[in-house]
Amino acid sequence: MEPGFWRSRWQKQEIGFHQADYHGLLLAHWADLKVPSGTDVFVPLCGKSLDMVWLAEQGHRVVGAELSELAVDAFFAERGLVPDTRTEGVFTVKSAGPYEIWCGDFFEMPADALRNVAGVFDRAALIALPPDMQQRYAEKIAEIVPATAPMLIITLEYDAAQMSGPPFTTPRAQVHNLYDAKFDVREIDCRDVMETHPHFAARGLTSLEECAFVLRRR
Ligand SMILES: C[S@@+](CC[C@H](N)C(=O)[O-])C[C@H]1O[C@@H](n2cnc3c(N)ncnc32)[C@H](O)[C@@H]1O
Repeated sequence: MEPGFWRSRWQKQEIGFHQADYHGLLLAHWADLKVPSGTDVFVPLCGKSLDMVWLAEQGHRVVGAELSELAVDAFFAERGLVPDTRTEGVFTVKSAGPYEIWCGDFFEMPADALRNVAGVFDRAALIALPPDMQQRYAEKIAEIVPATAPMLIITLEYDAAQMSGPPFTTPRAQVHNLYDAKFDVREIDCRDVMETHPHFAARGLTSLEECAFVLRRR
């Protein structure tokens, strides 16, 4: 997926992935990770996700990474916040209140940006990328996320013959392939979500599972 693809999606407001509420699996399972309140949490490929608001409400400082400046600006504007802006290498970093969003390409993110991160929430980040990019993504995550930080990852699993991504089907075996070498991967929840995602039925899917995994560094 080229950067231009996502920037154009935001420009045209084709953002069907954006949810008007907090993600149920975040609410159900974040506490399992035992990330202390008051610590930093990383939300890769964050869009303007409300999940960042919920994480901030749990007492976290939220560090996001997002390609589209439009998405970042919308996130702050919708909170009534006017961010401070600074430049860090190739990134424009916008921060206000408990939020600091690194606007630029996640694959260029310096590890130093995440030095205080104690937990990660990945919803529609890994699965936004095609399989060949997922390998690079998982390697980059392992490179920049502190080894002590557990991760909550949400995936979707469907028959790839019925629909092309994004979101890309990311079966359990793929999650294990990507992360097993460096992380203990624990599947904690899997739900049939076909009925609550009618737009995917319109795209041809007849079954859809959403799964949550907790990953801890070996
Ligand atoms: C499917 S959306 C999910 C957004 C958010 N996680 C959510 O749950 O609403 C994927 C997001 O990743 C962003 N993105 C894609 N590739 C990126 C990259 N290489 N670096 C930073 N952001 C990227 C896109 O602009 C888009 O906002």
